[in-house]
Formats: sequence, C-alpha cells, structure tokens
Amino acid sequence: MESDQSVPDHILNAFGDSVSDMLVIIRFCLDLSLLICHLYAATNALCIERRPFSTPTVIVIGGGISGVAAARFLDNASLKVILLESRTRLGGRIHTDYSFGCPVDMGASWLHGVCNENPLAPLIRCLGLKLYRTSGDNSVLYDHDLESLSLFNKDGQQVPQQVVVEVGEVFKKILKETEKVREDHSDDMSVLQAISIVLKRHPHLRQEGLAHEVLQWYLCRLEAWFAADADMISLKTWDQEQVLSGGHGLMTQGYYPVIDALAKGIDIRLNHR
Ligand SMILES: Cc1cc2nc3c(=O)[nH]c(=O)nc-3n(C[C@H](O)[C@H](O)[C@H](O)COP(=O)(O)OP(=O)(O)OC[C@H]3O[C@@H](n4cnc5c(N)ncnc54)[C@H](O)[C@@H]3O)c2cc1C
Repeated sequence: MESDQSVPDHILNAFGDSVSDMLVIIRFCLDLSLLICHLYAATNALCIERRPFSTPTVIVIGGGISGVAAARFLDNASLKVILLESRTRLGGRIHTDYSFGCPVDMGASWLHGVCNENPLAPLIRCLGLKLYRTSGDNSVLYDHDLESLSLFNKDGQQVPQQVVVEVGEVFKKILKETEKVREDHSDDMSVLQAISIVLKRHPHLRQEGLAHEVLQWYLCRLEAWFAADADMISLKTWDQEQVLSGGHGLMTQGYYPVIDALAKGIDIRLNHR
C-alpha cells in the first residue's frame, strides 16, 4: 500500500502487507468524530487498492455508540464486520429501559446541540425521533444547580445550604488549580492525581469533617457526569468538549432506537470480551 499522509501510521500499519485474509481490529474509541475521519481515510485507501483481491474482515471491539457507528461505517464501505460486545446487550452507556411501559434512559438521554452540524442529527431526523427542548423553557432540573438541590447527611439531616455553596466554591478553585498542573505536565494523568497535587500545593483548600464529605460529593458528581471514577478521568481532556449550538433536546422515545438503527444487519456477538 502506498503511504498516504492523511491516514495515521498506526491505522496503515494495522492493514499490513498481505493482500488476503486481513484482520483489522478497531478498538472502541471515545473520540467518535476522530475515529470516523480515520476510518473514512483508511477505508478509502483500502477499497481503492485492495478490493480486487479480497474483502478484509474487521473486528470492532465494544458495542457502545462508538463501536456500533464504526461497524456501520465499515459495513457501508463493504467490509466484512464482526462486532464483539462483552455484555449481553448493545449500547454501552446508552441503555433505554422500557419495562415501565415508557422509555427510561439509564444513560445518555439528551441530544446536546440540536443543529445540523451534529453528526447524529440526520439519523434522528430520518428515524422520526422526537426531541423535547429543555433549553430556554421553564423546566426545573433537580441536582443541576446549587439553588435547587438539598444534601442530607447519613442521619437524614439536611446539610446547611451555606456549607454546600462554600464547598462548591472550594471545589471550583481546586479544579482551576488542576489547570496549572496540566500545564506543568506534558504527560496525561487522572483528575484524581491532579487534585491530590493541588491539595499538597495548597493545603488550605483541604476540607475537614462535614465539609470534607461535601467535597467528596462534588467529586462524585463529576464522576457521575463521566460515568467513570476520578482516577480514570483524563486531566488533559475532561473539560475539552466542543459544545454545539442549538441547545439540548431530550430524546422522548429513548436513545436506544439510534443504536438499533446503526446496528441493523451487523454481525454482532454479545457476551464476547
Ligand atoms: C448516566 C449517563 C448519562 C449520560 N447522558 C448523556 C446525554 O444526555 N447525552 C450525551 O450525549 N451523552 C450522555 N452520556 C455520555 C454517553 O452516554 C457516552 O459518551 C457514550 O454513550 C459513550 O459511548 P462509547 O461507545 O464511546 O462508550 P460505551 O458506551 O462505554 O461503550 C463501550 C462498550 O464497550 C464494551 N467493552 C468494553 N471493553 C470490552 C471488551 N474488552 N470486549 C468487548 N466489549 C467491551 C462495553 O461493554 C460497552 O458496551 C451519559 C452517560 C451516562 C453514564
């Protein structure tokens, strides 16, 4: 295969030199758009140069939306695709529970950025899935801002709102200081590691007793946002998301139909780690 500067080396290397029975393994990838760009370039190069000889088989590992979208993309490019998912269901952090007779999303439930630039927009439109706009309306989201939430301790007593607000400010300061830790270190580290560096540098930001518990709660809230423990969250990328325009739309029929549509016709092996 000729070298193509637009395709990263690690993708090109994965295709190897042999023309027959190529096996390409795409690991599930968190950056969907980057993955799709790479796949587009790689499949283009592959289709032009290899198709006369054989059809490669691609194994995609992980049946969350990234893996399912990658599998769909490769299938559309006429490659043989096998998707391996370790759980007994597809979707990963997209999981709609219909057992109450109505859709309840246990993971993703909003389309963030209701605009044409959103890569999911054409699919959602094509499937006729309804969105309920939650930005700019008068709906109340509990646990969304400090004013609307109440914290209780283990004995059921309400934590004074002032403590919640003050510790919230301390948490903001700690996170702000982690930006300096990021600048000081070229290698990535976890958010938890960065916080412990900040607390060593600035002992006055440490909290005791109830305030310490409230600080832990703020950290848990951050972990809940990413569905990952703080020692697994990347300091380099945790706050680097690009916010699309158009506000937020709740998927009133649940998110799962998106997974279902992308997965149609793909050779899926559940229970395969
Ligand atoms: C509670 C919650 C609410 C959220 N709300 C929103 C929202 O409103 N809007 C939004 O846009 N995003 C939201 N998100 C984030 C969104 O759900 C995720 O970013 C997205 O679903 C991640 O998809 P993924 O395919 O990258 O990863 P995952 O969904 O984590 O998929 C990875 C898959 O790989 C499988 N896997 C892992 N290792 C292996 C292995 N070795 N072999 C085989 N399979 C393996 C896992 O079982 C999993 O199915 C939310 C997340 C959570 C948890």
